[in-house]
Amino acid sequence: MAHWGYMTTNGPSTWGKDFPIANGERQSPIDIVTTAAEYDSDVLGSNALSTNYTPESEVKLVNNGHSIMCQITKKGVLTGGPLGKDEYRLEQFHLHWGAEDNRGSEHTVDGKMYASELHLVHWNASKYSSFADAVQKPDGLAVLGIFITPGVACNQFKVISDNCGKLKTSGAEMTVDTTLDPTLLLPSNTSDYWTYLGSLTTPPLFESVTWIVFKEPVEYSKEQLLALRNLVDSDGNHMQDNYRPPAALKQRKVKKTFT
Ligand SMILES: NS(=O)(=O)c1ccc(C(=O)NCc2ccccc2F)cc1
Ligand SMILES: [Zn+2]
Repeated sequence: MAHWGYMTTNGPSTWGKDFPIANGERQSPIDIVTTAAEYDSDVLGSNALSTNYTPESEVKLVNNGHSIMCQITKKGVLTGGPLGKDEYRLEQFHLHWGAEDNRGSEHTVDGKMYASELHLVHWNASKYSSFADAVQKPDGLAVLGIFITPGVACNQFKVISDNCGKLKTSGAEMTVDTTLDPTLLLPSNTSDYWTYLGSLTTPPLFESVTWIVFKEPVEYSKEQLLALRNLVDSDGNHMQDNYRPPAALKQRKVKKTFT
């Protein structure tokens, strides 16, 4: 099986061959049609979404061939909102981006694409014993989606963007001796978001993700975005345009927490 990727020969339009769930009922990402999203006070209003992350004392970065990923070692908890009382444990975060600023995000808002999208990946530690156990369960994962737009530099992201040059090739890993507080990667407004039931956006595309996509984007500098585009993927090409286009909404409703 040719390894999946984002080129014409192994990209999103070919994934259905090896991963038939690619055409499933709850695939991600989606285009968020803001006028169709439903404000749902009871489910969402009752208990606000809350994050309780422990800052990492060192930063473990991996070029996994299709993104740059930061592995989380400290206890970080996401709960509330659509997650109810279940506590979801932060496992890793990674990004998707374009070759240019006009594209790169996976979710779109009324057809608008952002330059990049940051994903904080969590698994349901209230119900399952590990990420691998949770990853195939319908309520196994929760991913926070943060849109990235070009602007001022994000200081907390510097440890990643400043080290991309040392993670050029696929499989490269490094540990940076500096702290990182995942809370500081979030937008200032974490009350306004869209949420819906979806999937992993890369193979194996498991339909196990409660998506929470914040309305407010975060700014990264041009240099920080360029650093991502200089990474090299598992085929030795520049890691760029590593985003899946929106999938069909099918019989789903997108909820929103703001009017
Ligand atoms: N872009 S995203 O939707 O946020 C996303 C998040 C996590 C994964 C992942 O963990 N894949 C590897 C993997 C490991 C173990 C078991 C199954 C897996 F898919 C893939 C996509
Ligand atoms: Zn992702």
